[in-house]
Amino acid sequence: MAHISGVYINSAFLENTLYTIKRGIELSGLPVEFYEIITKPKRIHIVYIPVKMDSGRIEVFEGYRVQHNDALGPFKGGIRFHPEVTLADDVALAILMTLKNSLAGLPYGGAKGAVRVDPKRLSQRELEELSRGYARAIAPLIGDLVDIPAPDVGTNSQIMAWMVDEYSKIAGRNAPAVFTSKPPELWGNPVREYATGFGVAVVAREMAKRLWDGIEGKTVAVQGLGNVGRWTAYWLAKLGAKVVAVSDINGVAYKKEGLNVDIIANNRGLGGPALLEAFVSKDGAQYVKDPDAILAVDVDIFIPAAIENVIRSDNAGRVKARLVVEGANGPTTPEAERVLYQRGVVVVPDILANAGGVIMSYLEWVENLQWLSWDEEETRKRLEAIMVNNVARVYQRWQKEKWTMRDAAIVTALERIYKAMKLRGWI
Ligand SMILES: NC(=O)c1ccc[n+]([C@@H]2O[C@H](COP(=O)([O-])OP(=O)(O)OC[C@H]3O[C@@H](n4cnc5c(N)ncnc54)[C@H](O)[C@@H]3O)[C@@H](O)[C@H]2O)c1
Repeated sequence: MAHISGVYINSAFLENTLYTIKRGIELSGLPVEFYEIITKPKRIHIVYIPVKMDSGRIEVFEGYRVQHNDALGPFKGGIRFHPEVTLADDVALAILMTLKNSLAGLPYGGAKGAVRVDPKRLSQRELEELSRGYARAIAPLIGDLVDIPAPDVGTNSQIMAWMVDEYSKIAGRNAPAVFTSKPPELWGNPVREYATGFGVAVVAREMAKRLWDGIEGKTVAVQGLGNVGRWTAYWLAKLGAKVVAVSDINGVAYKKEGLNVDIIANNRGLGGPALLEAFVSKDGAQYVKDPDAILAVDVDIFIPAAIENVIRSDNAGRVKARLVVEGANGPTTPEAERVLYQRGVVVVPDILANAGGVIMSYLEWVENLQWLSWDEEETRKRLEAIMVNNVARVYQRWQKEKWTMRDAAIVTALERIYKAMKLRGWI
């Protein structure tokens, strides 16, 4: 049982997150008291948001903002709109943001917000009212140097536009740097659309340089054709890899000679299944109906970029790739990771591999604070430089120990937070 805020919360997700921290502290040799501090959020806020529904009736939604740790800088983390999200989940997500921001070398602590709602059930007007209501409820708690939210599951750049507008009205001034991942027309940056996938591709290239002779001609399979999967496939091909297979919930598109990824850039409006179909009809790819077949394609690099828990102990033996780069959050179970480790398969953990989104958020914030905007190429170069540096740091740490790369990443993240807290005199 996780003990948070005087309440015992039964949450497997929070338990797993606390276990990750405990293991990281044990491996790193940091003092055990650090565990007590780093597993407790600095503040937990619960808010209630009344919304007048289209039917005329008032519905009250419950929301949270968990501000976990700000030793390294202002709190930073997304806002999730999901019907089943709990306070315990939000605490776990906030803790993971603290680790992710630390590992990425950003001047940020970690936070996460959530509203218990199924956004698909709301009309556009109801969604706007809820988003503005949530922004009003948390307005006294956030700020461009205090806590900077962004989108997460169930929220997007339009919702950020409503929230930044609502906050600006309250502040009596335009306040662009309080939310990130805004539309390019409203102080956002065009790189955001593909930042996470681009980052995953850069990480794969950096690992290929270290493990082999480079990414050129290496074969790749990508699971998932959503925001992360499609742009990972696109950029990997642009960086010189041969993307031979992509998949979505419906099946796999396979082409031995390598898929034409320009189909991705030329069909931005298409959903995953339609994009898969386009590879078959326009690029002559072979269609395989079983979506799980992607796992066993004979490639050098496998990128799970769809959902969590796809590589498990029952199927880890089928993975033929020698390098797995986690585009999705939590795609490999701990048991599967042990199987892969014993077989010599290198797994680059999510916390390192998919940090491109939050790093792009940081760049947008830096632009907004100075009222300037970098062009697309300049922004991409800055994002790439940070990702390259992060891989180098974790790789170096990993080489020194007989750990998994995930262990090396967690320890690196924890050490940076610990040092900041120690210097501040918090511990
Ligand atoms: N979007 C980001 O910037 C970002 C940043 C960091 C991490 N992530 C993580 O990356 C993952 C994907 O996020 P996204 O934004 O691309 O989501 P998304 O909803 O845009 O796409 C997910 C895709 O996965 C597909 N899918 C679902 N089940 C599948 C299966 N069994 N086999 C193959 N495909 C399947 C879906 O059809 C969809 O196309 C999630 O774990 C998310 O938490 C996303």
